[in-house]
Amino acid sequence: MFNWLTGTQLPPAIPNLSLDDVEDEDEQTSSEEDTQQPSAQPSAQPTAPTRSSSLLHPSTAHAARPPSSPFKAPSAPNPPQAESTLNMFPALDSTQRASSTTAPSVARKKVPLAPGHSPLDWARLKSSNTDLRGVRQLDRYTLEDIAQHKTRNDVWMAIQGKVYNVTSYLKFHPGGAGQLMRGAGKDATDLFLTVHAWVNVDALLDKCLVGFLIKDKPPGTTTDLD
Ligand code: HEM
Repeated sequence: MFNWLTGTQLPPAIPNLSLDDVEDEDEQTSSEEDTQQPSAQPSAQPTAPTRSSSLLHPSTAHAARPPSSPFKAPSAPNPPQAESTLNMFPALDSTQRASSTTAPSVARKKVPLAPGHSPLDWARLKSSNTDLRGVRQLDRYTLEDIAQHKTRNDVWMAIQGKVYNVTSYLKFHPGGAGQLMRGAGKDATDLFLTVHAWVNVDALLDKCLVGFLIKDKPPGTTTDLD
């Protein structure tokens, strides 16, 4: 019998199974394969596919044959490898991990958010008419400008060329205010992408956008919000 959960072949010596029938069928199947004349053999259920033809690759068909004893002595357990990462699944550097646990300098750790500061609360706040920008119009800012905003009461940061006032997001940040403050007053693009490249900053901070990062500021250039 083929176990679909584990992908392995079970020995047929399980109580309540018709062992004789199974063995007979195996013999027939084997005979069919040997002679390459499947239609020549009589079968109790001619329309039902045989296991070897339907489920097993011919090269593994021998695995379906019951061993001389259906019970296998338990093998010795693997030596303890508690310290080893060799047997970890997925492997540490596997692409199946959302983020490498060897990511430099930033350990992934969410913090409990204060009541009223869930992601849903943030979405509600954003869709209210509350001003989260603190500026009247979008503008262009240099790194020097942004560096003026790095206290907990007034935090700006640039991410991927856009400048955000994240002051109101501090208490909503799932990684904690302290982590968010690491990008305060800077171009935090690299830090942001190192920790969570999958986070959609445009969607989360759209109402916090204050402008765009530039190298040198041309005088008197602003973009109206309306
Ligand atoms: C730039 C400095 C930042 C640092 C150092 C930082 C750090 C972190 C850390 C350590 C976590 C928790 C662990 C994790 O889930 O990976 C986290 C989660 C998170 N951060 Fe940040 N963060 C920063 C900026 C931001 C910004 C600007 C946003 C908003 C767009 C943001 C949104 C999030 C979200 C949504 C999560 C939850 C991620 C998840 O559930 O997978 N972070 N952050």
